[in-house]
Amino acid sequence: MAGATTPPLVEAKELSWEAPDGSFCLQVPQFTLAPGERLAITGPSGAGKSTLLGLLSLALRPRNAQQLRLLGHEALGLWQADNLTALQTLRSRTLGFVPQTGALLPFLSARENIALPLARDPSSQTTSYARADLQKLAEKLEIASCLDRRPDQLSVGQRQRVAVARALINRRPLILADEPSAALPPLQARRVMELLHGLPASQAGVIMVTHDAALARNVGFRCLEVQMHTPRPGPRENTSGRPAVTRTLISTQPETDGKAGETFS
Ligand SMILES: Nc1ncnc2c1ncn2[C@@H]1O[C@H](COP(=O)(O)OP(=O)(O)OP(=O)(O)O)[C@@H](O)[C@H]1O
Repeated sequence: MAGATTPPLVEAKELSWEAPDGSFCLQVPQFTLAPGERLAITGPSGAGKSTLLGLLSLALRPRNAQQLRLLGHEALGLWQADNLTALQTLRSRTLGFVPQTGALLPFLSARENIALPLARDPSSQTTSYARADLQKLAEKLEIASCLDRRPDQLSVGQRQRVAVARALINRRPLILADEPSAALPPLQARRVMELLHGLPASQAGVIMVTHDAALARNVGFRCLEVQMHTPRPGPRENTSGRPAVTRTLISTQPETDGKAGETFS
């Protein structure tokens, strides 16, 4: 259609989340991911990187938000209507997710774990990474020889790569990966990052959480470094006994007032 433009993969405004015990608060004033973008999020442990992926993958309910859209589809209204079925449908149609822990089903083989998204979605039988191509993906990730083993028969690094394959198998336009190379030796870590970075730019955007900013940058990711702010307990906290709240601000628009907790490189 003339004039039609591809919407951003992610559009979020004034998104926030708070830990149930009130000890941590993540604030996302503005976050946008354009089609084809490759963004690496780095920062200290506990800064809220996984929490951000949880919010963007619709796994975590935001405390507040003004806008949350994936590929132009409204997710905020679905949270407000408590429509968990529609949220799950939107999630499975738009994104592939690599959890930090791998989260493989222990009673299925590596091959069956990778193929799970295909089994759940009949339309993906026709996509480029359909069943026949599972082998090629496994070869790229160097796990072809262990496809018939169950997760408890795999090393941590092999499990991590099975989780990467499962996230890529049905070519969703948005890939969210939480430390996808954390358990891998340097060469394999680089290969996994290169694979994510090398996905067809017209089809996928990638947000990857990593502790290896140098490698991510070297592979070509734009890096967004987040920093958390834990105030020193003042007299009020001391007398009330309340713990200080750790806050993290994550925004893809650099702030100019000096308060921003992030830097771009
Ligand atoms: N269910 C929960 N209850 C209380 N606190 C929580 C909960 N979930 C997360 N947190 C807190 O939220 C903060 C952010 O956690 P998160 O896992 O997002 O950090 P991270 O930057 O991904 O850390 P890491 O690099 O170690 O994986 C941490 O202080 C964590 O303790």
